[in-house]
Amino acid sequence: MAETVLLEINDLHAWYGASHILHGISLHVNRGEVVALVGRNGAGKTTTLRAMMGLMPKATGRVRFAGRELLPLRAHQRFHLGLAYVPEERRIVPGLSVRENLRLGLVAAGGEIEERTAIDEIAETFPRLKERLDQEGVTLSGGEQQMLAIARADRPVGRSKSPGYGHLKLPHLMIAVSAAEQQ
Ligand SMILES: Nc1ncnc2c1ncn2[C@@H]1O[C@H](COP(=O)(O)OP(=O)(O)OP(=O)(O)O)[C@@H](O)[C@H]1O
Repeated sequence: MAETVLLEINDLHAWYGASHILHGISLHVNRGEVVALVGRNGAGKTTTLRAMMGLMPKATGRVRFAGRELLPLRAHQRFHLGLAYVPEERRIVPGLSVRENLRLGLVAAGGEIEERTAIDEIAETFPRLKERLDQEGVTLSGGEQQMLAIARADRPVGRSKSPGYGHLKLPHLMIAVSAAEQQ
């Protein structure tokens, strides 16, 4: 039977300097599953995701993604395995159109994908962006900006020579941070 667990975290600890933030997180995500991490402000949700992406100064434990151990890998190596991260603040670049913001994501993916095909296919997935490709990204509504941040983070994995953006080499896991105002 094919392996169904895509992501498996066991006993994850993480620190900012001397501050011990994560104390033994364990969870798993199956292929095709959508999982939300919910918790009080400061509980460590973003820190968990940052530790998975290789963005914490110190993390220990086990994080396996599609059978590979992630913690020894650098952030860019994790990215090329098929992890994508959309931070809470979205980071839409001011002064650039929606199309130009998407282009930045394609450059990060390795530059071997035909740009027009890629942007057309992104636009098919997000029709609201398709109508706004030449609008400045930061003038989109909050929800539209979130779509742009997700679309920009999504990309083909690895160094595929296939011309189409649709030729995703799985595994692929998208991590998005979304804020809810809490007290
Ligand atoms: N760079 C940092 N240096 C020191 N402590 C930090 C740093 N970043 C975050 N922390 C602390 O780590 C803890 C966890 O923060 P984290 O951002 O993971 O929480 P969160 O669950 O995502 O919270 P929220 O729901 O408020 O976004 C918090 O107490 C926060 O103050």
